[in-house]
Amino acid sequence: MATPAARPALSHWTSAHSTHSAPQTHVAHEAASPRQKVLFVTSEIAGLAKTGGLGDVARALPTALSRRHDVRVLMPAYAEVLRRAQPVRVLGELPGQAHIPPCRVGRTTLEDGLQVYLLLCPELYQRSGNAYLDEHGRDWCDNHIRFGRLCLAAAQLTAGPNWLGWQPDLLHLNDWPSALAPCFLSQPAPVLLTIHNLGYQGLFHAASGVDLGLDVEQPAYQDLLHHQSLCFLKAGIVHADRLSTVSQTYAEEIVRPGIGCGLEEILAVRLHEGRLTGITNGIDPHWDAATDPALPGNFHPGDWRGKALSRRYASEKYDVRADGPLFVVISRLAEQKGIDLTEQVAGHIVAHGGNLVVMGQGEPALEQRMCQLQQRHPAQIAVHIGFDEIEARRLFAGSDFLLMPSRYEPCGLSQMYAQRFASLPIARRTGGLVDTITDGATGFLFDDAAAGGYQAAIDRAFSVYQCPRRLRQMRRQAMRAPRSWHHAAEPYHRLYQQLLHDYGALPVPAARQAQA
Ligand SMILES: Nc1ncnc2c1ncn2[C@@H]1O[C@H](COP(=O)(O)OP(=O)(O)O[C@H]2O[C@H](CO)[C@@H](O)[C@H](O)[C@H]2O)[C@@H](O)[C@H]1O
Repeated sequence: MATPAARPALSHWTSAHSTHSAPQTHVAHEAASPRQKVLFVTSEIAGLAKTGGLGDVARALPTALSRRHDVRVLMPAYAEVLRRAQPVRVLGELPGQAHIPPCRVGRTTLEDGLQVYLLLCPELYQRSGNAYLDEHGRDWCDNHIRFGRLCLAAAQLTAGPNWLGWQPDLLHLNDWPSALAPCFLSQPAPVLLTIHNLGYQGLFHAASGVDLGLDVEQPAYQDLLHHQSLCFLKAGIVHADRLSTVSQTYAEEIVRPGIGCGLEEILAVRLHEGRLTGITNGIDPHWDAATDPALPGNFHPGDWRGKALSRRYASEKYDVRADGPLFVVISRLAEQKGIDLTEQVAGHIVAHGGNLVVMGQGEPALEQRMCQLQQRHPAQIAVHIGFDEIEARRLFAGSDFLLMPSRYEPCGLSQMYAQRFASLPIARRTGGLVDTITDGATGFLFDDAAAGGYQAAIDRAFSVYQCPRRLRQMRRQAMRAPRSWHHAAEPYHRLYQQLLHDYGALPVPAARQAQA
């Protein structure tokens, strides 16, 4: 690994009143090993705590990368994590800083051998609700402390405390909950930030930095502000050595107003510096209709009987008609996902003999509107408000079409799961949906976030449904389309190599020079 030379330490941000004393002791690197030690920092991981696609990626990508590198995951020990992850071995303790409390670090090993470091801090993480929201669906009011704790821990572990017996060569951060970590590093370290969704930025009152021990009087603190708020994501965009997004098309889109969510200018700077890359997500190889034990029947292109069994299961379980195509929505119910557009076309689907099952949870107003939709068409529309991974798999398998009219979509995984289970996605031509769906071959794409084009794409799907030969052909193509993480991880490997190679050799980014 190149010597980190040019990068200024950010510890000068830490307020003089801070109680921070990050462990400094280094553990010797395994000189001969070509495997890099990677600390992969995330706020969720499928199997322990998942609210959406980040959880899937955080489970599958480190596992795929483990073939080439020593990847360990760091995440908070929410109550549900501790229920599922046993045994947890306590390794040591990390000091707090300002209002960030001290915490212990435990370790658990997942069934495939992936090691996960858990932040044990009951006052921050052991609560009802999910990773980000309380049981009423409101943001936890101390989320800046909760995820400030995660960021600080990532930086402290990067310094390699003695009790850890391991020191990462690079930090791989994911989305806003870990994006502030570079601001806590007491010494330089290579940092990659992967942006899964720019729409969630981690915005807090401008003075919140005081609670985190950041010196808000320093001119450099201004770099962390976005519209007069402390912005975790912007901190990562400015201070990570390299950025990636989860598809190539999204990487091109986010430097433009609108999809850039107000951060497009700084992202354009990073792109211009050659530090922003798009890497399209893959899916876990376990998504296989031929072997998935959760399905009412297994199937493959030579034998569709399991698909028919799954379709029958869906109509019985959700009490919709057994005839006509089955459309499904499996999604967080959020504005991003274009749920209101599906509301507008639902009557059209029903009028043409289709059925619709919605499985989702999220914004209370959208949940309510989906329930009203079911009341309007009880024989053909069913709505399940909740999060159920097993039922989601069965619905992907039992459905004919997946509706995904996203206003923007960094990559999207649901469309790939649907394809793998021979359900054809009907999706907007945006972000990763462009990179993963071939219109007319592995799904259907439409342009504008408006009911007209969406309805026309649905009509094309109805036509294909009427023609069994064409339907089978598209299903076969769709099942072959998604890349598994075994392939999709390769560009991350190359990015790690580049990051480590150029670390210390490239000029300091403009944003950093300004604060140095
Ligand atoms: N009610 C429910 N019950 C069961 N399962 C449900 C569910 N609602 C959603 N899911 C599951 O959650 C995941 C959603 O992943 P997506 O990638 O489609 O979207 P998300 O916006 O959460 O992810 C963000 O991060 C990912 C990962 O990078 C990007 O692909 C994406 O574009 C970006 O918005 C899928 O596994 C889906 O099946």
